[in-house]
Amino acid sequence: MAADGPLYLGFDLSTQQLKAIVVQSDLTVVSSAKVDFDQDFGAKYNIKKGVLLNEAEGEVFAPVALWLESLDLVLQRLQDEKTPLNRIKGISGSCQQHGSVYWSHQAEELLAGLNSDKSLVEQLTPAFSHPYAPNWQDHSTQHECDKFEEAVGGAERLAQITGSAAHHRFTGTQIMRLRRKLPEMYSSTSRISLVSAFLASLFLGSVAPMDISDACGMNLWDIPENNWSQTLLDLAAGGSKEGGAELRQKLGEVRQDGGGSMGSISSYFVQKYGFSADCGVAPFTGDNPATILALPLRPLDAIVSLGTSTTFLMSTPVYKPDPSYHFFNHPTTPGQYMFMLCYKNGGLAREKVRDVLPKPEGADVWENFNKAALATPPLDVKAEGDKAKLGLYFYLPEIVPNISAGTWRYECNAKDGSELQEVEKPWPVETDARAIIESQALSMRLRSQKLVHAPREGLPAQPRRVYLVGGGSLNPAITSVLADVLGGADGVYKLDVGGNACALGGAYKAVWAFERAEGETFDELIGKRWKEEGAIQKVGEGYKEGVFEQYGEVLGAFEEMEERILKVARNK
Ligand SMILES: Nc1ncnc2c1ncn2[C@@H]1O[C@H](COP(=O)(O)OP(=O)(O)O)[C@@H](O)[C@H]1O
Ligand SMILES: O=C(CO)[C@@H](O)[C@H](O)COP(=O)(O)O
Repeated sequence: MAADGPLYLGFDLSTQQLKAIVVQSDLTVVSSAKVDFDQDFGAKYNIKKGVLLNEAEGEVFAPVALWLESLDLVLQRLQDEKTPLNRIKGISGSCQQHGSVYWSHQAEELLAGLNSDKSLVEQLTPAFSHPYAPNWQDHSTQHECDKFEEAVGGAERLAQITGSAAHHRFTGTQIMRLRRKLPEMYSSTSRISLVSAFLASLFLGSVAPMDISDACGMNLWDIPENNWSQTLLDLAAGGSKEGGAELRQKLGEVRQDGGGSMGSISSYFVQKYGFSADCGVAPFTGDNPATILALPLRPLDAIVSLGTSTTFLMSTPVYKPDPSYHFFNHPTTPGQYMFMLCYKNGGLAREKVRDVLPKPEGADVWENFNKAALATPPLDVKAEGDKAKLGLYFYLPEIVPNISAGTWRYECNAKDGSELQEVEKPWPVETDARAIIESQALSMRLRSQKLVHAPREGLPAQPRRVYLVGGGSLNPAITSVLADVLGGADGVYKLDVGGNACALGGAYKAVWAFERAEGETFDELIGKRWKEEGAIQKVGEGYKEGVFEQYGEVLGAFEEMEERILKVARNK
C-alpha cells in the first residue's frame, strides 16, 4: 500500500454477507473485511442464509437490526486489519436489490444525533417503523403483480414503462402489500428506502435519496419519462391520488447523478472509527448495477454473477424492454442501460443437488459434484443416437419462467431437439450435477439471444467475453460447463476478487465519484486505470465449435419444456 494518498471504501450488503473493500486511486485493493450473517449472527436473529421465512404466505425478509450490527462489526474488522480509515476520501456501495426499509418519524433526528459511545443498533431501533426488510426472494405478492399489470394494460406495457414486467420481489408490489397488511406501520412511516439508500443514509446521518439505477427495480419508476409513474404510485398507495402523492413523499427524490458527493460522513463514524470528517458519501446502488462497474465492460461483453441468485448482465445503449427480462438505467452513465436476467434458483439450488451426492471426505465440499459434472458429457450424450437430457431444478418458485417449485427431467433428440418427452424415472444423481448447470446456462442463452450478434465474421451470435463473478465463480466445474453453453468468442474470465465483485464495483464507483474530471465518464476513468493483469483470470476458451452448436440444437426443446410445465401450472 502506498504510504499516503486517498483511499476509497466500497460495501456490498447482499443476502448472506456484508463485505467491505478498500482501494487506492489506482484501483489496487489494500484491505477488505466481511461479516457472514449466519456465522456471526445466525443464532441471535434466528436467520438461515441471511433471512427469515413465513412459508405460509411466501414471505422472505431480513431483520434491519442485523444489518446495523453487521455494519459496526465490519468496520471494527477493517480497523483490526489496521486499515487507515482516516485516509478514506469517499464511500459508495452496492446492496441487494428490491429490499425496502421503513423509517419512522423519528428517523432524521436519530440519524443526526448518533452518539459514538453506543452502537448503531442500540440507538437506531426506534428509527424504523418496521423491523424487517422484505428480501428479493419474497414471493408473497402475486395479487399485487396482477394489479400492476392490469393498471397499465398488461405485462408488455409495464415492461415498456418500468423496464420490467411485474415481479414478486419488486419494491412497488411489496409496498402495496405491506400497506394493506400493516396500515398502521405504513402511516407511521416517514420515508421508504431501498437497501442501497438505507446503507448510504447511515453514513450520511440523514435519509439519502434513491439511486437512478436501483430505483428501476421497483416497478414504479418510468424509465422513458425519467420520473415516478403517477398511475403506479396511486395504485401502490391504495388507489387514490392523495395516497399516490403521499407515497411520492415517502420515496423522496431520485438522484440523477450516480457520482459526486451527497454530503460528508456522519460524526458517529469519525469519532468511533477514525474516518476523516471530510470523507464524502457517494450514491450507493444495487448489487447488480455495481457488478457491471467492477471492470470496464464493453458492448457484447456479458457478466454472469453466481451469488445466492444467478444474474446475467450486459451494458447496452438500446432500451429494448421485454416482460421476460429487466432493463435498468445504467448506474453511472446517462443514456446507457443495464440488461439483466435474474434467477432465484442459483447457488442454493446447486447446493441442493450437491448435497444429494455422497459427502466428500476432504475439505472441498464441492469435490463430488465437480467430478460428476466434468465426467458427464454435454447433455449426457455419450454416443451417437443417445437422447439429450434437459432438467429444471427449482427448489424455490422461479422468476423467469414464473414456475412454482419443483424438479423436472426431460429427454429429446440431441440432433434437433425433437421428440421432447418427460422421463419416467429420474436419471442417476450424478447426471444432475452437469444438468443443473446446463439448465441455468441454457435459460440465460435463450433469453439473451436477441441482445447478441456475431462478434466476428464466421462465428455464431454470442457474447464477446463472458466474465464470471460471485461465490460460484470459484468453482472450475461450474465455470467450464457454463462456458460450453454460453460461448464467448474472446474467452471466459473470472474476476480475481471472486465473491467481491459488487463491493469492488462500489469502491470503483467511489473513486470515479470523487476523482472524475468535468464530464469524464466512469468507463473513461476506470478504463485508464484498470489493468487486466491481476484483475481477471482466463478460465476457459469460451466458444467451442461443435459443442456450442450442440447446445443450440436443443435450445428450442428447452423453451418448449418450460412452456409445457408453465401450461400445466396455469391449468392447476
Ligand atoms: N467453491 C464453490 N463452488 C460452488 N459454489 C460456491 C463456491 N463457493 C461459494 N459458492 C456459492 O456462492 C454463494 C455465495 O456467493 P456470494 O457471491 O458470496 O453471495 P451473495 O452475494 O449472494 O451473498 C453460496 O450460495 C455458494 O453456493
Ligand atoms: O433480486 C435480485 C436482482 O433482481 C438479486 O440479484 C438481489 O439483488 C440479491 O442478490 P445476491 O447478491 O444476494 O445474490
